[in-house]
Amino acid sequence: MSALESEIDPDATPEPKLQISHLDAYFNDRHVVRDITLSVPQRRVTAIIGPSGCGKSTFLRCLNRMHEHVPGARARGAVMLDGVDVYHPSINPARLRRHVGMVFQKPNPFPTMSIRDNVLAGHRLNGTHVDAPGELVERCLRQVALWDEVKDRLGRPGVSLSSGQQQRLCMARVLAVEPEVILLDEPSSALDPIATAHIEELIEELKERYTLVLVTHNLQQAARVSDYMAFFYLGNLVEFDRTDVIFTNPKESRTEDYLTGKFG
Ligand SMILES: Nc1ncnc2c1ncn2[C@@H]1O[C@H](COP(=O)(O)OP(=O)(O)OP(=O)(O)O)[C@@H](O)[C@H]1O
Repeated sequence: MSALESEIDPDATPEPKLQISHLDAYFNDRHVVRDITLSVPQRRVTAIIGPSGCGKSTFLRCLNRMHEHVPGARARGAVMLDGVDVYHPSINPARLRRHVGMVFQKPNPFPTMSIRDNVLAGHRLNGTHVDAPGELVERCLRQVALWDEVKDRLGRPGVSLSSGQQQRLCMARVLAVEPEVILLDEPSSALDPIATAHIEELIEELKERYTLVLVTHNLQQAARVSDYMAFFYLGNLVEFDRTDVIFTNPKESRTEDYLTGKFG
């Protein structure tokens, strides 16, 4: 959808940023993601919901090729990022992850690194030169609303922060490499309600510039922050639609049963 088209119809679905076709994922013989075809709209939040063990995290980890790092794990199918298949043999997974960053359930700042070095860690690991590291650190920490809280102690260890602050530091680390897509795997499930609210506000702000895919167990959170929702069940995609449509008028009875707490 072009800017002009969105003037005409603000509800029109934006251009897809990621197009996933017939994606299957396995742990050895165990088939845990089954023939998923789904387009992720750009600069929106797409939430992946479903009962425990239905393949949400595995699906997410296929999008930046983290899945294949587990011994015995493999994926089949296509994941197109702006029309380029991330599974093409010439794609370097480490470079892909600069475009498709990830934030995990448990905040994981590098324990031996300072707050400053954690923000710069992606560039250091990739060996990319940063012209003005101080400015980059400040910009990313401001983006995650952490700057004022840490600007006087940038040399302190990242792990000296509270868990909510650590999670925002991890988001700053992802933003520092200027990704286009950010994958969030239950980013606030280890946090208290205030830290969770900060993360949700941040997600709201980030979607102006980034495409976000959020795995969450928390249906209220999905309702608050997501624009689109995919409901997974037993490795299958049952339904994908705008979040308001899924909540008010789901097409599949399994979606409705899940949302109304009949199972899961
Ligand atoms: N490293 C692994 N080795 C083998 N099987 C795994 C591994 N990780 C996950 N699985 C299995 O794959 C299936 C999908 O798991 P996945 O973590 O993707 O589900 P999920 O929907 O994200 O679950 P949850 O909501 O509990 O985090 C589950 O049956 C799980 O037990």
